[in-house]
Amino acid sequence: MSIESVLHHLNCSKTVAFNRLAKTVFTHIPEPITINIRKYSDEFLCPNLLRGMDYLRFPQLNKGLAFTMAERQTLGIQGLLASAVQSQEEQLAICTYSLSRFKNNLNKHLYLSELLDTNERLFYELLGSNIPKYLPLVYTPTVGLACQRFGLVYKKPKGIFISIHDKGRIYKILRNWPIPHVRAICVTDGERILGLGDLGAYGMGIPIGKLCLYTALAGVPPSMCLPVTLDVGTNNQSLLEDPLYIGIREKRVQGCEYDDFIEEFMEACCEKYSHNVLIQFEDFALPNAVRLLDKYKTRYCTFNDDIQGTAGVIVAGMLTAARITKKKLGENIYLFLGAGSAGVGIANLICDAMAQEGVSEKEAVEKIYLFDIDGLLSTKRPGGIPKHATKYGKDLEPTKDFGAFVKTCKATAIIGVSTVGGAFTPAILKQMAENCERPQIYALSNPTIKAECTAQEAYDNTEGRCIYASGSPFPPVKYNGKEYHTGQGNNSYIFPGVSLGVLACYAHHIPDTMFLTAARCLAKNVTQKDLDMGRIYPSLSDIPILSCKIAVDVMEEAYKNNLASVYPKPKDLNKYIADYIYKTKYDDVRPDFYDYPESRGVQVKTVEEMVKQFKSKNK
Ligand SMILES: O=C([O-])CC(=O)C(=O)O
Ligand SMILES: [Mg+2]
Repeated sequence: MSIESVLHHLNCSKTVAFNRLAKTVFTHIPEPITINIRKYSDEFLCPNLLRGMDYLRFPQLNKGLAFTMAERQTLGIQGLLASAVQSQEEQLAICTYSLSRFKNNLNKHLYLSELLDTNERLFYELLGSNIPKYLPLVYTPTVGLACQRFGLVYKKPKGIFISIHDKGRIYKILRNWPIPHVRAICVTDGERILGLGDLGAYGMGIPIGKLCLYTALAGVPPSMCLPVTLDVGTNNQSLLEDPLYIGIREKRVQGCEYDDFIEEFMEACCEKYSHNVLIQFEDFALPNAVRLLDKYKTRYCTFNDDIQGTAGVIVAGMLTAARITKKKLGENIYLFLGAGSAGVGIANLICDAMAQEGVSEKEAVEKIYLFDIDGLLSTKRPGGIPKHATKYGKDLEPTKDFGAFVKTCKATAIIGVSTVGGAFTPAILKQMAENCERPQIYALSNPTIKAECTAQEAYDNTEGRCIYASGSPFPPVKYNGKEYHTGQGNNSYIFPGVSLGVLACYAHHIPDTMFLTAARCLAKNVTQKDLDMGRIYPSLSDIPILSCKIAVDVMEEAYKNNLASVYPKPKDLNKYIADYIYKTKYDDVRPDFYDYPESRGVQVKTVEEMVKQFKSKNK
């Protein structure tokens, strides 16, 4: 390779580059190592600004003791590391072991968070090595705990805080984020964190966690992702009095001031990161969530995960349940406990799915009943029906008795999005078992303590006949001597794949139908083995593959509806996605010629095996 092409790759001036490279690269190693340097850094920083220590300091570049001797010499980090050279597999074994020594999940979360701050590829390699085990530690339910203690947990910035006092300067603040090519933003204003309510700036754990899942579950390169918390104050009195609170100590701003702030944020994101930047809204409270989605979904590339992502995963569950019950969606009666953004989002997507079965909107709406804190959404109730749910109002006498109504309306599916832990009482579950042969029970509130009923309660009270899904994970259920592994109806099955598809083809909008497409793809991938185990979703460890499939379907839809911006359309979308996704293996950035013996590493599984192997070698 010529110096010209190296410079072209490095995108820098001849003299600056040559002085640096001459010193480091050409004196030690033949030219391909320059490509190696570029590959380490092209997603992150201009390579000619990097100095040796940066390769250890930046988690995006760091490999710890896995840097080989040749790399250490080339990069100028020899001596900054101990002499041993470890393989990534050995590092993984050490991390697995270290993590297992913590008894408490919050401590495990903190360990993982520090690993992410130190060595990004190792962090994602670890997560990918056992998704069902590690997902609950970086995501729900542990992330809820981390948010509640965020004042203690907060160490290093992993995202941007923009406060209401930054109004007029949002673009400038975005410029402070060191990575220039952000493509996906997850934003919260902290007002409805999971089912935990208003956590203000402590809510930052959520966009960080959600974007971790973009990478862990869909392979979106982490450098493309930016978590944002809009700090508009909090109405949570205990936080206002919490000495550790890290946000502004003021009541929430509302009305025009809030709307103008969000508008400026949206414009600033596009100005800074191009008009196709994807903006995921997360954990905004009603009515802001619904209002902002309606306002922005045709103007920006945006979606609300709690409304549309949750709807996608639940409709996928219902499509799968239809395979068990042999009843179409339109042959069920749906009763919701909770008529917030998630409930109405699910109800709307059920209507869309029924429309594809040929059911008219009027008929579809007739099959859906919602309860909120004031009871049934009835046109006759004194306080009226919230605007976002008007179409679901029924001409029935008002009632607050959800339990009795399960019987009255002959519900075949109950959907809990109420944040009231235990709200599906044994009596309600027993009634469901009387209503139909295979009642569907969705206890979706997060984290675990907010679930409307546990998996075990659902089985115990329906003679084991229920089809059950929860938002947070539950341990296996034992019923009649058999063990069932119920599914997690969590939006993590949907949003990473949808986002991957949207990002990969630079879609400029995300219509609701894309979530139906994702739901159908997810449902199609549930196997008979999954159903036999008692779950209506595939295993969590299948999500990375599923996300790629969802992404391909989403891209197909984007091309069909002129929403994509990558032209010409790639010939093979599967290959295009496979090339697009983030690689967690160090080997993937090593040039082919590279074959130093010390870099090969020993393939071992556990620390115990490493010790055994070492001892036997040194006998
Ligand atoms: O984060 C989760 O587990 C699901 C979700 O979006 C929420 O509950 O707000
Ligand atoms: Mg959420």
